[in-house]
Amino acid sequence: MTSWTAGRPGRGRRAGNPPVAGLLEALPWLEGFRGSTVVIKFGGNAMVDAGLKAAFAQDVVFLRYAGLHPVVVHGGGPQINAQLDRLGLESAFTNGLRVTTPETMDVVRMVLAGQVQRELVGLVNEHGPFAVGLTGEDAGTMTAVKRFAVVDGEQVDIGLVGDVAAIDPSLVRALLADGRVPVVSSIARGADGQVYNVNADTAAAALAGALGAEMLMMLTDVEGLYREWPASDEVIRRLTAGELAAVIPGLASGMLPKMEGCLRAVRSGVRSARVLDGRVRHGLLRAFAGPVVGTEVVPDEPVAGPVGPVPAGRSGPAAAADRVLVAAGAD
Ligand SMILES: Nc1ncnc2c1ncn2[C@@H]1O[C@H](COP(=O)(O)OP(=O)(O)O)[C@@H](O)[C@H]1O
Ligand SMILES: CC(=O)N[C@@H](CCC(=O)OP(=O)(O)O)C(=O)O
Repeated sequence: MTSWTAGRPGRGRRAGNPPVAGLLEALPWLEGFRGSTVVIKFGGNAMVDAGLKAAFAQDVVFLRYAGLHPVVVHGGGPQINAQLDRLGLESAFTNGLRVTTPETMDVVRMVLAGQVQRELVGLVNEHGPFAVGLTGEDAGTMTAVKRFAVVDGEQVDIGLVGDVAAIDPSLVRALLADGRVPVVSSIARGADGQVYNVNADTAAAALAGALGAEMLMMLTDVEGLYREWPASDEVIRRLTAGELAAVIPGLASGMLPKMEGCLRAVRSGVRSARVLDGRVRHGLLRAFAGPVVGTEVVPDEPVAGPVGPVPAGRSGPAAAADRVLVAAGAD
């Protein structure tokens, strides 16, 4: 059993100095979000260093202890590129989707399920036996259908790339009910028996919709959706689904599947889909405190009732969470 005086070795928790004020300040937030499912997409580009990955794992565990049901869907694009490079294979993308030959698919599966997912499961489980890794293939969680890229109005064959045709959320729900944190790799089998490479943004959005998640958080390597990328770094703070649908045809590269994912999520009942800067340490926890950081996509018609109490400013739960983490020796 953990006690404040015992602390954890090397974590710097001080005897007789429990972070009571921070915990109390977090109370309204904990009450408001209790029981909410939040799908968190952790992009490969946001996994830039070991410290950030460890902080991400802490944030996920914090949310779990706070009574939320976090579900992690991870990316790994740059990690796949690096492995393909080591093997002397080419990385090619069309509209932000990897052109996936059977040889590439083997590497995608190996890197996502065997490397990135394992690492995140290990980092979360440093804090307790929470994370369970799975891919869309497990228990038929995700069924894929071949996806074509569309270039100048024409369908382009990009190989073994899948879209999500169906989700069976029962395994993920059972894990959540058991207090676990599912960590999902975006690989799925089609009804044709073929294994497909699903973009992780697409997978996260489809899963969020099928789970009836309250929120979808996409952590990436930019502050949000830039209005005129790459010419300017002015972030669009808030978009309705209709406004986003109008912007999507003009989007390029990695932002295209991400914003399509946000649209898909809010159109399937998710109240808020956000793109956040995953390079900010504890950015996930900070995102629970207003004002909105990054870009938020909301349904055209406001959904009744609040999405948890989101207090404004630095006195909110993110600050409280910071203090808890600092008190626990995290920076
Ligand atoms: N309008 C835009 N606003 C912000 N980033 C954009 C935009 N259009 C394209 N991008 C690119 O999308 C990238 C994020 O997508 P991606 O590389 O797939 O990240 P992740 O691995 O997190 O999914 C950014 O680094 C940026 O280069
Ligand atoms: C079809 C497709 O593009 N699949 C992606 C899956 C990983 C992913 O989406 O990773 P990020 O979130 O880090 O970009 C890929 O092969 O790179």
